[in-house]
Amino acid sequence: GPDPADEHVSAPEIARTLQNEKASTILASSGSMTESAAGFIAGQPLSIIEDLRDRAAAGRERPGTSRQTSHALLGRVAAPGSPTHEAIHPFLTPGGNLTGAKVTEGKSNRKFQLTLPGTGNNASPLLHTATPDGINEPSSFSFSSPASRSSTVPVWLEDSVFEGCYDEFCHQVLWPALHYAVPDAPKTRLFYESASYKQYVNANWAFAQRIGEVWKEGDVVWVNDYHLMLVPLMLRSSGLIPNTAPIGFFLHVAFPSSEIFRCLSVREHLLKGILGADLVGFQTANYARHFRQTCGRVLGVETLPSGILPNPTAGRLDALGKGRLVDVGVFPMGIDVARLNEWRMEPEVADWIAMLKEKYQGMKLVVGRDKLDEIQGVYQKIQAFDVFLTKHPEWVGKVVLIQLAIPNAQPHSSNSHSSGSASNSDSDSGDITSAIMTTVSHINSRFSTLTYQPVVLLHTQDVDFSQYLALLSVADVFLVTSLREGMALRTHEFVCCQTGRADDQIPINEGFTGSYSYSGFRSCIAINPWDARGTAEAIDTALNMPRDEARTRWEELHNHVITQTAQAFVVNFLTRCLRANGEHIFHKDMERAGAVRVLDEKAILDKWNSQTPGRKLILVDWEGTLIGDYLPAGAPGATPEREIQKEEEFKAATTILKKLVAQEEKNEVWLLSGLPIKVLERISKEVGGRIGIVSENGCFLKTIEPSVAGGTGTWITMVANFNMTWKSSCLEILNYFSERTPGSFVEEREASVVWRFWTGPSEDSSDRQWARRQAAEAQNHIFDSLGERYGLRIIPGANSFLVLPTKISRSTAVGAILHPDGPAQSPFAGARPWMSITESEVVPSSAQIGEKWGCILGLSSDENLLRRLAELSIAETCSTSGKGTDASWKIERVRVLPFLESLVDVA
Ligand SMILES: O=P(O)(O)OC[C@H]1O[C@H](O[C@H]2O[C@H](CO)[C@@H](O)[C@H](O)[C@H]2O)[C@H](O)[C@@H](O)[C@@H]1O
Repeated sequence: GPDPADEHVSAPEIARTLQNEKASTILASSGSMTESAAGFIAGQPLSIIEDLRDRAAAGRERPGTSRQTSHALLGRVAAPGSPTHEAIHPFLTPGGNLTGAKVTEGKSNRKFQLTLPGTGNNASPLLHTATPDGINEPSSFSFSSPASRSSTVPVWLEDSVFEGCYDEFCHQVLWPALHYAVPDAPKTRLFYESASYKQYVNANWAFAQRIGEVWKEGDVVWVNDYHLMLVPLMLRSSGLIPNTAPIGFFLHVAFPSSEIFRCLSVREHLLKGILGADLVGFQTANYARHFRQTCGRVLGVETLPSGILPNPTAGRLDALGKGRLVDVGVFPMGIDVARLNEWRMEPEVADWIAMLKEKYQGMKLVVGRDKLDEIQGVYQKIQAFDVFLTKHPEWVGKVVLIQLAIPNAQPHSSNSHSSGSASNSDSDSGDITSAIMTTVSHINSRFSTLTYQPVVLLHTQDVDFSQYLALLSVADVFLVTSLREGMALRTHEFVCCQTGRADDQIPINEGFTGSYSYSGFRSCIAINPWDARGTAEAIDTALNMPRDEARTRWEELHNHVITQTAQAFVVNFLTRCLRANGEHIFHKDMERAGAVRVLDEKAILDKWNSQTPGRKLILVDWEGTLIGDYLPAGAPGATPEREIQKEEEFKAATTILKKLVAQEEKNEVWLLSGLPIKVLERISKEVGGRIGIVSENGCFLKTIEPSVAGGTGTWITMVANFNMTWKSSCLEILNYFSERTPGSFVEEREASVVWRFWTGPSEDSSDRQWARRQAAEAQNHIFDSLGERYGLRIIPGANSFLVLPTKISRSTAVGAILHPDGPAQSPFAGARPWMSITESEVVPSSAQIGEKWGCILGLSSDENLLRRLAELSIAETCSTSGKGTDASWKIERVRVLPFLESLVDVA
């Protein structure tokens, strides 16, 4: 989840937003997760139990339920006369025709679901009544609770749409690819050319339209999972809802390396579809990194650790919001522990626990619950169990594997005519099922006795929820052998159900799941599902595990499960989504409304002349504000003309600075710079040492001499206790990229490193685009391999980026300048561990600053610094970045020196 210290929107704020009767969160999903999450947001308990979902899925597939008895659908996909899909975003619809979907009474139809939590009973009148077309919802369809009924809007799809979308495209193309299976290229092409992808587009469009119908001002749209990847962009770009609306997308399943994803023929459409969101969330940091890299490689967009810029050249104000920085975050899904605890206390569960204990008395139970597909590794599990019994005959007769199998979604052969590939899938899933059955029969015939059957394979629909919870409570080992998986919440359910167990025998095995990437889940016994012998040994280790070790491991697992809950997931996701959206809106509003005024120099001067006693503190950026962009001598691109220009700029700036600091009883001037000490020393000499200097963006400070300001005129390090060993690895990475990026070079500084990836002309060109892509790759590489380990941050610029310690910034430096106890003002400066404070505390309050200065003027392009300074009543903040800003004023760079000069004679 996000760092709470970094939040601009708090959970109470979300609650406030959602309590506004006009606002709600629209959860779009094809699963029942939304139904339960909706309950939570609406103030009711959240229940996200995978089993319920699976049972719902299993029921849906069973003949005689909704599939056969649904006889109506709601509305058409697009109203006559509405824009066609191609007109809105042509890339989404190869030959798609949105108005083609027809209402066909009597045909079986299938449902995806939209949920509108927070709307309570005032929810849309579209709910559970006749549609405008006068068609009632299918009589067999029912919501599991009155609360979800009152807040859920079904999206009805024709069978052909549902099958093409869900059974074919989702389950046969997307699901395997997202779980790292290289797409079967001929089949994928078939899908693309056939109706399947078109039906995926149509189903997504049906969702987008439905959201458009129910959306109200203030609503947040949260799109869930891979079935609806196109919905975010459809909403953002179609005018169905305002393009400034908050939209989040969360992927519940895995996201593979770009090497796999780029094999999908519709890869660009899917990625662009997702990038319509303000926030894109993943279960683990690996999946988020894969997504960023895939967007960079497939779409050629800029992908930074802070997010993805879908269209850098469009600017922040692009009509479709394409210039936005799309936030990418990690939000581990969890379970509703309290709700599960209530359920497992039900008397039927206790009855089943007693029954199971009696039946399997004296035996150990290994339990699993997985989909019967190629991804969830049931085949590998059964094989490993065979090896286990063979290698450990001492366990024969004493250990039973109870495997619950979720039937794989089977496409309707009668209706699956769209691509011709359904039969492939039938045989694929039939192959895996029959391979599993054969292996189970083989084990059972080999090891069974009159009273012992080693493997019990049950379909989930044959086990009710109480029985399932009882099984989880009595299991000795819970075995997951997924070849890849988004999270695997059934292991969380197992951990929870083992609470209070008397004999503490609680080991667990896991494979390649999202859960396992969290430190709390490292207490599982790790296995490689492809290594049957290793898994067999892991089962033996688990069964023989000493009680103390099992208890310690369980406690670590349990701590994770009870902290990373479903509730935490929902709050963290929505908080960050609102924040990401807020930032987009802010920048749009600022620029659209011209909200930032150009600095009224005269008004400021008059104010200071007439009202302000005391000295002025002037905080001003050096490069980019007083001078142009700095390029070291001898660097590629540092032409003789540029050198001359640089000298002229230097002279002009230092001349004004000298005048200002000459009036030291009136002015105190601090230069803020990212440059190293050796470069800045020249300015200090030129100005006679009577100027304060911040070097390397806050890593070092030089106080003023002579000491009107109480300074010592010496350099103070702000990074004394920092581990700087990261620099050598960082330089190694950057040298690698430099060799591949013509004209680029690396600047090593004392405590930071700069990569100037582009030193050529500022116009856009293919070479420059290449350099930007290299820069994005390099940043991701550094962020992923060194960022967390060493506490580093990256400041991206147009032609360069800077790597430095996270706790260092111009804001921390200014805190040190302003704070009465800070190193810049204290005689013990430099000896104190100043950096123990957090970034949000760095700029002290007006009261703490006291009366040392009558006013503060900040002229900078550093938005964080300006934002913090703006909180001080005596500060005037002025942005020199030329972009949207939180500062009170903006000023063009050419006006900076004349304005400073005008301050020279202010009384
Ligand atoms: O089969 P589908 O209708 O396509 O749904 C996909 C799966 O969704 C759920 O699992 C995923 O989300 C879980 C919660 O975030 C996560 O723990 C799991 O790893 C993901 O695969 C559902 O539980 C599965 O049954 C569905 O197959």
